[in-house]
Amino acid sequence: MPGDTAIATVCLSGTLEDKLAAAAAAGFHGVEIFENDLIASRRTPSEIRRLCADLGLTIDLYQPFRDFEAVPPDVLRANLRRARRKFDLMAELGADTVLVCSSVSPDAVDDDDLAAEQLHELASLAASRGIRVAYEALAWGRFVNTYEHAWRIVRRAGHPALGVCLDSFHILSRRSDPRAIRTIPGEKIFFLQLADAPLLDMDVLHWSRHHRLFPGQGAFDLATFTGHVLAAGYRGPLSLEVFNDVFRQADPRPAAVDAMRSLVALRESVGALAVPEAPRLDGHAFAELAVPGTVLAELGFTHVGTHRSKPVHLWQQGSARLLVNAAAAEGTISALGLTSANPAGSARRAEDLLAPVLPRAHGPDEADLSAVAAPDGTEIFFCGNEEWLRDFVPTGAVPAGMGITGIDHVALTQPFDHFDEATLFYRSVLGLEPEPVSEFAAPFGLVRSRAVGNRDVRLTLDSALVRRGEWAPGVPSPQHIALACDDAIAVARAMREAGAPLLSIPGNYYDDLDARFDLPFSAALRENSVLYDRDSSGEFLHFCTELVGSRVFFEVVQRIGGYGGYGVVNTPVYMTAHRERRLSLAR
Ligand SMILES: O=C(O)c1ccc(O)c(O)c1
Ligand SMILES: [Mg+2]
Repeated sequence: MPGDTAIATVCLSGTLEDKLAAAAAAGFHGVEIFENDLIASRRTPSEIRRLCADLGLTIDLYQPFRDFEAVPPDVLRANLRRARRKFDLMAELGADTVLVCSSVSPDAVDDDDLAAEQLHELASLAASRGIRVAYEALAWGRFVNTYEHAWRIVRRAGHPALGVCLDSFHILSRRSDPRAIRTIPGEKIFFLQLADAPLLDMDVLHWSRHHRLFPGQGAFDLATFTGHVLAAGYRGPLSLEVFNDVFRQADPRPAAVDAMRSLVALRESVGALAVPEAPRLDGHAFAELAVPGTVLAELGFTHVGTHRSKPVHLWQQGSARLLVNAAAAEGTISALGLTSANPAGSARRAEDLLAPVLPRAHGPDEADLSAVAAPDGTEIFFCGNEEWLRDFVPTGAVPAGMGITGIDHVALTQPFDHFDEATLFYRSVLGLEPEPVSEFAAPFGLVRSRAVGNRDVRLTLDSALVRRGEWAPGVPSPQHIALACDDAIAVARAMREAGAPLLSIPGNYYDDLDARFDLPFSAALRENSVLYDRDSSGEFLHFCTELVGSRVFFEVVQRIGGYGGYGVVNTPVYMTAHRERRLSLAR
């Protein structure tokens, strides 16, 4: 059915039973049974059929059937024998469509007529069992590796039980133009498989088998692609087929929810699902963390409020508001408040995109703020105007400050197996656009970093590329709050004079900076351990505090002109400085 959702069992981790349970729990209508999962199961095809029925799952596809077409007669006979066995199995399984992927076999020859003739014979055999054959061009197929070529062969075969399977990865990875999909009659598009992916310059087979992503997590334009398929008249399910090293080892239950979220967002983007847009987020209302108030005072913040009923204190400088929550886990950024044009709408959007609003107690006269949990557990509050400030009893202190104007961005470290999930969450639930992923060599391995945001709200998602071993520090990657200012050097001086624990940057960094740029203020940068970067539209000055507690630090940033980055080029320098400082404190 159009709009139905399906997921290939290969996307998820666990046994076939684990996968089916996770798919059903996430609300999928159907599944593609990947042959390896069935072969390893102790359940007979009939039992699997019953299990799927009990779970409310249709079995939309059985796959893959490999290396069939354009082969010598003896190989064809063996392939047809194999097909008969698989069709017997499918009859027991109750699956009516089999995916035949284009051949990579050394037995195959480059002969479309022969391929058409043999696929016609296979389709006749399948039709006698009530089965349809969906022929898919693998991007690395030996002779057939484009959807146009697969369609030419299917059309030449001319059998009602033979159609094409379109797989977005095989088509978009080859930079094929998907517009010609519209020339394929909808009823000949037997199945649609969807996968996103980062743009990688690598062998397409490896790219496919390790780096596919759920729609919205990568760089493919799946909305346009899917629009062409639906415009052609395709009426089958939107099915996810994602081979991804992380998802195949992650808990299948949240992974299946993430997969479903990707289809909700994709269906919305092609007009197949009406979901209210994400209300605009137009600022950082607050960041909640557990750090000593004394440090905030040294950074120029003023304690301006005490929560009426919770152990939470409000500190402010400029428009930067920090909540110090004594009950939160020490040294973490536990919550972010984002100003929404329509907080209730933001909460409804979150629910529509499978991010449930967290249950939250509040006093009778306290603001009823809705919050959702981001994949890393950070609570995201939707704040309207500033009614939430009424929850704090003013201390009467007036914010003086050292030049901080507001929160520029917040850097949230993601467990490496939640990085792509986080990208989709912030994009689909909050409407924050992801920027390209950058990687840098930190002292303890490669770190992947991606910003998500809009003009007023910026977050950076950082993740180590592999789980940390014994060698790396026992703490997860630090998180930080980046504070905006108009004069980083002056603010650094003021904070240092106030006793703030600012991070010291080695002279080698400044020697290199002097070699690369001829800056009139290089001495002041060096003297105040301020880092520097520039891009084609502006400059970026920034500096950091030492770690405050176990894993949080502050960054102060000054953007000049239209600089839009985050100084990622300097991250390894301050991460090394953090490490050295921690070691010196430990001695
Ligand atoms: O990588 C593969 O072998 C493979 C198998 C079946 C598919 O549908 C596919 O897209 C890729
Ligand atoms: Mg496929």
